[in-house]
Amino acid sequence: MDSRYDIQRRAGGSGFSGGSTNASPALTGAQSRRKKMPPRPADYKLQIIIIGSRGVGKTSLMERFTDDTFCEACKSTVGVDFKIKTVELRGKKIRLQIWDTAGQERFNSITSAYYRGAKGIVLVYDITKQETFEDLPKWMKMIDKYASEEAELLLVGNKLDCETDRAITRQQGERFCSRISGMRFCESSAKDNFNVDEIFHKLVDDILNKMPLEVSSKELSNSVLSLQPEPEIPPELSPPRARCC
Ligand SMILES: Nc1nc2c(ncn2[C@@H]2O[C@H](COP(=O)(O)OP(=O)(O)OP(=O)(O)O)[C@@H](O)[C@H]2O)c(=O)[nH]1
Repeated sequence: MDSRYDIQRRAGGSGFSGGSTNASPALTGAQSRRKKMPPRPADYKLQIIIIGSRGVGKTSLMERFTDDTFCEACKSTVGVDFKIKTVELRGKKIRLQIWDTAGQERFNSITSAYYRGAKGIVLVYDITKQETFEDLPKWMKMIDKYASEEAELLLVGNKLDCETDRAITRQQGERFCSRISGMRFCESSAKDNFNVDEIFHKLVDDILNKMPLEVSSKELSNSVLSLQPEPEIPPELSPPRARCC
């Protein structure tokens, strides 16, 4: 086993509330005029990448989390796509840049460029498709080759709503996960919105648990603290394209 397997996991807490913005209330005595305070800037900026074989539900998980939508007949992702979502944890605003990668192997040379900056990696398989589970070692090789050793890992068995078509037991997923130090495991349904927020919140919590040692002594202020420079967004990805038919 390689260095990836030495990464130590830190237990995380909870307390997340997602996607809120702090719009100010209307000013009293000025009902005809409403003044909005500019939103408080993010304290942290983090990148998360979602990887896994074709059709496992990577885009669906991202879109469920960021927009609370689900598309029954989505087009396959070409290259990479991204969405932004701001969440709050421990009184801090965290701006998440979530990268959704194509599952098709022919895009690996493009998608691999996005691993390096990711603080968290969501590796997804489809609990109804044996081959997507068998592909997991291949994806672990990609992680070992391209991702930071510090990246938090989360294995997700998606499409839990298709229990009757299940091909991979929960125990199989847990067993795979237990062989990789620091990796967490859960099952989800993007369709039924089951465990989706939890995936991202837990991952962010784990990332932050690792980080305070670097930053807590500085007594975090409300100033923007970019722990990770945001990657250049290729022009063809800006603005994010709509994928659903
Ligand atoms: N039943 C069910 N279907 C899902 C779920 N998540 C995604 N799907 C469906 O699975 C298909 C593929 O979903 P995508 O989100 O496009 O999968 P992907 O992993 O992004 O696929 P690629 O872009 O090709 O790599 C779509 O038809 C989705 O509607 C889920 O939780 N349950």
